[in-house]
Amino acid sequence: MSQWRVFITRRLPDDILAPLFEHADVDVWPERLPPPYDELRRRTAAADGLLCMLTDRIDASLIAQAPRLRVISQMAVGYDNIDVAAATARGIPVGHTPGVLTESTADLAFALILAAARRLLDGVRFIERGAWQTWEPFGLLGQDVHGKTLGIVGLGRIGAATARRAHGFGMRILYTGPREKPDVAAALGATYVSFERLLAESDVVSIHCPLTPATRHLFNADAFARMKPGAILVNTARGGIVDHDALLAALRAGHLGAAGLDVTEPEPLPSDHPLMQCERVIITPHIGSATVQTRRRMAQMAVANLLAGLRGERLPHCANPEVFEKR
Ligand SMILES: NC(=O)C1=CN([C@@H]2O[C@H](COP(=O)(O)OP(=O)(O)OC[C@H]3O[C@@H](n4cnc5c(N)ncnc54)[C@H](O)[C@@H]3O)[C@@H](O)[C@H]2O)C=CC1
Ligand SMILES: O=C(O)C(=O)CO
Repeated sequence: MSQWRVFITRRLPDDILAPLFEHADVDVWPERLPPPYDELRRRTAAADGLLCMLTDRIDASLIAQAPRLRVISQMAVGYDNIDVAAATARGIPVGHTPGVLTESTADLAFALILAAARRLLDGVRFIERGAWQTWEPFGLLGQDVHGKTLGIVGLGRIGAATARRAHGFGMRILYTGPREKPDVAAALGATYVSFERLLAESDVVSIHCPLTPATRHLFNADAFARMKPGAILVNTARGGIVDHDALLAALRAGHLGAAGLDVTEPEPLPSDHPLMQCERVIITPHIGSATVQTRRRMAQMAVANLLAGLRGERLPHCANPEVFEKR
């Protein structure tokens, strides 16, 4: 008889789950779509460990009705879907997967910068509607990326990795955030500026901060009005950081040049949402970390965090390490 019961909210490769099968009764949600909230609650109520995804709402009430729960392990670095304070109050560690997805996500951010600046999607749509008849001297013109100024909002792991790519492309780099990062910034020649100055001087703004109460709708009508005419916004962090109505208005007014979004609110964005049809907007379905290698590493890390929590050990990657201080 296994010592623990765990609930895993999506199917993951068997070889990655193997260490769990040895030690626990493993309940894996079998569908492609996430468990509905009631099902998530019901199954978590019986679990010692929960391995969840960013699509699962892990709120205080769900945590409260799971008396055996001793670890929550999220297969993502961002954990804005989890009420970490409620978990901490119960002494439950919350695991996440920082680092292993940094380079893949920065690749996607830079892909969106290039795609938005050089109008890749507009070009593809142009061909698809049969409009390609000749080479045009002034058709489908985009913007140069080299020599332009990139503003990084949140020079953490992914922000710095995106800045490294920009450095290689000959961009000038500005960054903003709660504190200066002199070591990282020196290597990239990046300058620490206020949010307002970053908006005013950047040709491309790339968002890499977490979604928190302080960053929800950080990009609102006021922020867009402060951006340079023709500037490009790229968001690979969380959809809730951008007010999409204000973004749409800034694009329609011709104030913003283009946008590249890997994250939206809600996800998925309804197919009839005006941003989906908007020229100069490229939207990808939250695939920042979606490479074979990275998703395997994330799943392995989530399993390692889960097992540590079940054993009562310190999680290798923990969002609320203070729970261990209280023990
Ligand atoms: N599109 C995707 O598939 C992925 C999205 N993400 C998102 O990217 C975010 C960042 O991930 P990491 O770089 O690993 O995190 P990190 O913790 O290394 O970096 C976040 C940075 O944002 C800064 N920050 C916090 N509040 C801020 C504010 N109000 N204004 C400006 N900066 C602020 C922090 O000081 C930190 O430097 C995650 O929280 C997640 O939401 C992460 C991985 C993949
Ligand atoms: O890790 C995250 O936070 C993601 O958004 C997906 O990798």
